Amino acid sequence: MNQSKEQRILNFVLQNAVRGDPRSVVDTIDRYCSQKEWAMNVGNEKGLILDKTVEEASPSVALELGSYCGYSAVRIGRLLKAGARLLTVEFNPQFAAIAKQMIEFAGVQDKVKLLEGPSEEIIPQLKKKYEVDTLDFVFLDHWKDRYTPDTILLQECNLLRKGSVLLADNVIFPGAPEFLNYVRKSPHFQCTNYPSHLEYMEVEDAMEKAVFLG
Ligand SMILES: O=C(NC/C=C/[C@H]1O[C@@H](n2cnc(C(F)(F)F)c2)[C@H](O)[C@@H]1O)c1cc([N+](=O)[O-])cc(O)c1O
Ligand SMILES: [Mg+2]
Repeated sequence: MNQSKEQRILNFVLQNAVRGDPRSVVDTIDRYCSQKEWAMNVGNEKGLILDKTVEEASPSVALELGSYCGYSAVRIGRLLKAGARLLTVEFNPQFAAIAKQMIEFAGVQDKVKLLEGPSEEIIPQLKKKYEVDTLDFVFLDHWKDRYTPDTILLQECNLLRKGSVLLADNVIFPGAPEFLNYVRKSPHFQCTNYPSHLEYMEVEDAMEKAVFLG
């Protein structure tokens, strides 16, 4: 049975990156996906915006929606301070298995925990089952039509506090128009747009930062 693209990406990392070195894992995925097979990792250009936003937020508890192959989980995990943790949510079992191996190979498994299931199920469990009080940082990179309902669900579950930072990928391509409309119109969010390009392509894209105001 021939391999999936995600399995080929993982194999390329296992054979070409340095075990325990998150930077080499990130660079190796970018090399594969720019030279051999495109894949929907946030990539290095938008990845730098992600890095800066994470460093500025300096989160103790972070959430990622949409692990895919684990690229951004490794990217965020490598920046977390001692004792901080990232919970990354993945719905697709095949992708979850790849991401788990990617996280372990990169050596960030002590900071990054992958939760398998749909966001509408996992988000309401974060406080009781995963001992979360509030989230300091949320990276949205899953299905674009889930950005808004999940942002509303995070508020309903009291998981955001004054200053919680949401960062959303792909608000231009493939696009998340209703999310942009929602956060930009809401009095509860202070928004900033970061123009960029679609990973590995010369297509316009952007990230949107939405800081919760309480
Ligand atoms: O569709 C895109 N991303 C969708 C990403 C989807 C990924 O998020 C997971 N998920 C779904 N629900 C959950 C949750 F949260 F429930 F667990 C997690 C899906 O299984 C998948 O791995 C995309 C597409 C392009 N593109 O150029 O087409 C570029 C990009 O950067 C993209 O992110
Ligand atoms: Mg994306």
